[in-house]
Amino acid sequence: MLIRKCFVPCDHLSSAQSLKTIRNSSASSEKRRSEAEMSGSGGAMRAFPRPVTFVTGNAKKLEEVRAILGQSIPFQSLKLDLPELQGEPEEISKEKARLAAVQVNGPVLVEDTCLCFNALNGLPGPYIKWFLQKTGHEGLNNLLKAYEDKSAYAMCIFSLALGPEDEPITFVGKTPGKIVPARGPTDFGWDPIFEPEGYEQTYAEMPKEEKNKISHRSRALSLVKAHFASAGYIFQTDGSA
Ligand SMILES: O=c1nc[nH]c2c1ncn2[C@H]1C[C@H](O)[C@@H](COP(=O)(O)OP(=O)(O)OP(=O)(O)O)O1
Ligand SMILES: [Mg+2]
Repeated sequence: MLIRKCFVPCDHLSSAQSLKTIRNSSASSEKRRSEAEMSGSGGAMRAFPRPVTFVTGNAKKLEEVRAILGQSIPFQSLKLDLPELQGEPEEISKEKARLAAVQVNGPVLVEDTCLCFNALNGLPGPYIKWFLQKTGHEGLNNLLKAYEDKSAYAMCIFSLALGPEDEPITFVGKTPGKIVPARGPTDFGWDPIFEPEGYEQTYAEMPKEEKNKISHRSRALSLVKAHFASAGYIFQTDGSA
């Protein structure tokens, strides 16, 4: 399978450019499930009997996604611990979406989050979960002791699979920063050791609304929103989503 190695720095792209990238990757989706397809001026429109399901096992992610999306995209959530896969970040996120779409048998949105140290060529990257669990904040700082360069970036890759047979479409958001000794509340992952560029606070020390304005997650979600706005999907909801 072809791995696109170049991640789109979405915050530097105009929405027209980003949408082109997104459309290009969705163009490879040939197989379609049997939902209604209607021809509209912008191409084929698809209608779904229910909203997109955001699948995650992480309650804090869900909290942020809810806060960032507001009412812009109707979605429901499902708590599922999907396997922690190995590979390049974008491929991991896509494969997560494929697995989730099979389980849900409908449109799904998933995301995979990486914390990438520049001195380590992007590692721990998608393996940050294990590094955090096994070595903690201090261990992560110690990993960089051998290097002058403490710079890092947080990256979120959302993947949208419209159904189990559809090729997932990915949306990448990155926020540059540096790794620092832990400061602030410890209720969400590596937030206490990541200080975004241009700030003197760590993600953990910032008010939530501030993090959600500049975070890797919100940058990726702006692309997701733009995609939904232009794709014209129709989701039937029962009003509870
Ligand atoms: O904004 C964040 N700020 C701080 N820490 C974060 C953030 N976002 C994810 N994290 C943590 C959770 C997990 O330790 C690892 C990503 O692993 P990742 O597989 O994407 O998350 P997960 O397994 O907890 O949830 P999911 O069920 O969606 O896969 O980084
Ligand atoms: Mg995970």
